[in-house]
Amino acid sequence: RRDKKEPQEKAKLPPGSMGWPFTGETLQLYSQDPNVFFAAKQKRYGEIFKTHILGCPCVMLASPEAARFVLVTEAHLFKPTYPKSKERLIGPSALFFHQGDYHTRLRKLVQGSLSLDAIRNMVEGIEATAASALETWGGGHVVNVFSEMKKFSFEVGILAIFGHLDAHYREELKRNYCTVDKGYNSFPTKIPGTPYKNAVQARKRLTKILSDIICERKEKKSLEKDLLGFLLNSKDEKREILTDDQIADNIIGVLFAARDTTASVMTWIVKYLHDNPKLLEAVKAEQKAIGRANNENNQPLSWSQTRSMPISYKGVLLLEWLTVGNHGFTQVVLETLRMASIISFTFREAVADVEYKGYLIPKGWKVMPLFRNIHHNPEFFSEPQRFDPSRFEVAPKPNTFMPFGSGVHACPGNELAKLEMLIMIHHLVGSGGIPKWDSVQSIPSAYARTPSQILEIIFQLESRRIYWSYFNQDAIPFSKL
Ligand code: HEM
Repeated sequence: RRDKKEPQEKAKLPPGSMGWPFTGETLQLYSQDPNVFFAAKQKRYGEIFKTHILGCPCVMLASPEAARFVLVTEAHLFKPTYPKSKERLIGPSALFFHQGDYHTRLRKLVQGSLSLDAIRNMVEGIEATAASALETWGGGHVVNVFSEMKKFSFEVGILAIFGHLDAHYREELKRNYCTVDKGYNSFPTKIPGTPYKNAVQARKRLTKILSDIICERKEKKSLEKDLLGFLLNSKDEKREILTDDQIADNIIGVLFAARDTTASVMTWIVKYLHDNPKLLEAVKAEQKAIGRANNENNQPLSWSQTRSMPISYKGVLLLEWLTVGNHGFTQVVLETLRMASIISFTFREAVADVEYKGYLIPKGWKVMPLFRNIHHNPEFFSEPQRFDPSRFEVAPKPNTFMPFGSGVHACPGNELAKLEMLIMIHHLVGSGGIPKWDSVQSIPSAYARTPSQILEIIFQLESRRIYWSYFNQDAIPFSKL
């Protein structure tokens, strides 16, 4: 017999609409601008509401307290959840699918390899990567900023994972990773020749390439401080090492988490700088001064130029990063992270019936903290649709700014992401004189669109991808929706 105090009997489901049978509100979400969908819901129902999307009943949470409840204070009641088809492509042992001891163990290793001490040695490598990427942008031809930034962030990911890696391995990894990426959001099927099946096959090839790399590294017996080194040297309390599959899954997982996210933010930075010419001039002046000083002394960008004077705002991971010469630019990055909110929300699944503020979140339901709604709430960020970097002259209220998530699954790559964005944009705005800003912006007139519109279009599609990539869409053909 049920205890009368059990949440099922006390609490009621949150307000909201479950939409039509089976499709729920999926069609509404994807026929509307997702921003409008969420904002309208929040206006109508408040900070917590239910809906039904892509075959899953969901509770959406749009307040900082609720996000904290799910991601931090009661994180043990909410497990990560991804569609099986996607887990298969990344690799089921990747840390972000896990909870508990295995997650903690892997997280320590990933965090160790991406710590400030580790990434400070990467400045030179990232700078060389940025310089050679930007050299290919010159010559007045059109570049798709997002796809170029993806190439750059992939290379930086490789650097963090393997340190130096032979060119033939790099090319093979890139080629097969791109095939996996193409199939990631396609309908999962075993039919040969389909993007999903191609992706599964490319993923198998990736395992083989990685196992060759691992084998070579083991033979060398070198103690590298990159992610592969951390993974290879790890022993648990029973002195067991990680299997090659566990290592491979986590390498692909980190590449996956690192590439499109960082590239998206850099693309948005380019767009916002383009749309705000005065700001661009200020950032240019700031970065050129750093560049000039270095050129005079024949010095590369130094670690202390990329950071120093850390000021910490309680509870906000990111804001520890404010640099003497980079004030203006730092605020541009923060404001870009807020405006673009490229990870608009995340997913968890309730592992038990949970009660929040008198509402029931039933076991098995998806739970979605809505970062974007929080970042666009005028209560926390006045005139939220305005791009205004100076708002970050003061710290945001606690828990209102979570571009890198929060709690046990918060982004361990945030410092590396910030470092590579800084280095890339430092060079892009012209310090080393490598790219001409104009050549970055030129577009074919046939499109009859401004560069920023193109970026918006490219990005609108891509940001949907991020939405989609978190949904349990196994049951529904993506192309039909
Ligand atoms: C600007 C770029 C980036 C943004 C906005 C970003 C954002 C995020 C967010 C919001 C999460 C938490 C997701 C959740 O709670 O469900 C996350 C997790 C993660 N990120 Fe990032 N990320 C970025 C770059 C990177 C980079 C460069 C790396 C690695 C080199 C990385 C590695 C990871 C990993 C491994 C996780 C999973 C952590 C775990 O489950 O414990 N990210 N990221």
